[in-house]
Amino acid sequence: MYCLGTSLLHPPFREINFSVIGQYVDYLVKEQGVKNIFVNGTTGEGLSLSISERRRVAEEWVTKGRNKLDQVVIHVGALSLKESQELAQHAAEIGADGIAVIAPFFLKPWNKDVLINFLKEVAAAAPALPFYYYHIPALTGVKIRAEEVLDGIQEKIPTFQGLKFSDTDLLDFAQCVDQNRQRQFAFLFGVDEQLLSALVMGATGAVGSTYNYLGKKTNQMLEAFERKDFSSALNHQFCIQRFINFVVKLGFGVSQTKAIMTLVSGIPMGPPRLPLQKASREFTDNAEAKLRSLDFLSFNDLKDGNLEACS
Ligand SMILES: CC(=O)N[C@@H]([C@@H](O)[C@H](O)[C@H](O)CO)[C@@H](O)CC(=O)C(=O)O
Repeated sequence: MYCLGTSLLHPPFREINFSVIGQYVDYLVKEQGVKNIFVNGTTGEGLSLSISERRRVAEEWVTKGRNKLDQVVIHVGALSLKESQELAQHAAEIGADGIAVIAPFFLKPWNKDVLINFLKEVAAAAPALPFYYYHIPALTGVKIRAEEVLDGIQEKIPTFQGLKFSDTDLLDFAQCVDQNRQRQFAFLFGVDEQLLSALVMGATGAVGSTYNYLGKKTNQMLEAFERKDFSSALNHQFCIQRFINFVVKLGFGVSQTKAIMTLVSGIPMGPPRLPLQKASREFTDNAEAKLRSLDFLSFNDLKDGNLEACS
């Protein structure tokens, strides 16, 4: 059984609009089949929030997701170890299902042992919570291979539960899986356009931004893969890639994800925080046309005779 999680956006962002989180939970569960949530990560601009905002966002997701969601994992990484520990402790207090931590990215750990020492101190602040290492080297600039980080990690961090791997180095990812086959780790892949390849390498789940609005489509791919219908799985992945490839060429990131999610779900996600800039109208119009042509927005008038449709 593969589990699909999504990285969350924050609704209206100059001041966070907590009031739409309940609606957001229902949308993900009912419309996208997504029941695992990763809060305050990259897509959620977790590092652009104040500590008190991060606490409040985590509380809202845990509360509104109760009896609806399977897992709410809170990203608690921060440059300050103390703040990270405070957030880890808070996640435990509010009843989150796990915590994740990125590598500190200003004064950086220069080798694996230093990085593990940092992660260990955070994990120790929430000794009963499953701990995930969030590997995202393109954004942190910490290039220590995940394979190295995982080597012997359980001895240092007894709560270690798994890896959230947001990188395109499939050799590194596959080595993480291969070298830890005896352990029951979760291997969550975070490059949505390459998920099928990662499933072949042993990914046990996925966390990504596009599952906010392509969760249903991705679940179809996961189901096809599980029943060993690789041809259908590949068609689904190609289809998802057609969209991601299109938006990547236009310039795609957190701001654009917010615009697309607003469009698809009807839930206002608001603008991002500085230094990010709001997606342009031109981007949104083009993305909408592409979503329609692929039948990701179910508009009946487009279904007939649409050669590009993916459903
Ligand atoms: C760099 C980045 O934002 N990567 C996204 C992907 O979902 C990405 O948007 C997608 O693969 C499209 O390239 C996720 O890995 C990030 C993520 O899971 C998070 O929000 O924490």
